[in-house]
Amino acid sequence: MTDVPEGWTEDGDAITKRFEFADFAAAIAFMNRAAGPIDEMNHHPEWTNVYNRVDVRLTSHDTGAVTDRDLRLAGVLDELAQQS
Ligand SMILES: C[C@H](O)[C@H](O)[C@H]1CNC2=NC(N)=NC(=O)C2=N1
Repeated sequence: MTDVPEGWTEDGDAITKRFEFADFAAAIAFMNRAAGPIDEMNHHPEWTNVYNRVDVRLTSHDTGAVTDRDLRLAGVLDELAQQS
């Protein structure tokens, strides 16, 4: 396993993190902020939203493991979450 970024948890062939926001609108705003960069990277998360939480799971589907693409996306999501 490539080194897991701070705040993220190793989960088999993925890394995961729970993002918590002030409320539902803030959680959705984060997902919307992230949609563009995610598409530009052509590397997409598996993520679920419940109220003010967004649970994110990153893995590279083409290799079935965590790759640098996941680590890069984790950093991007961490930055975007700070903008809330
Ligand atoms: C065809 C397209 O490039 C691939 O399906 C991309 C899209 N987004 C992706 N996202 C993730 N997480 N893993 C991939 O392997 C992947 N591959």
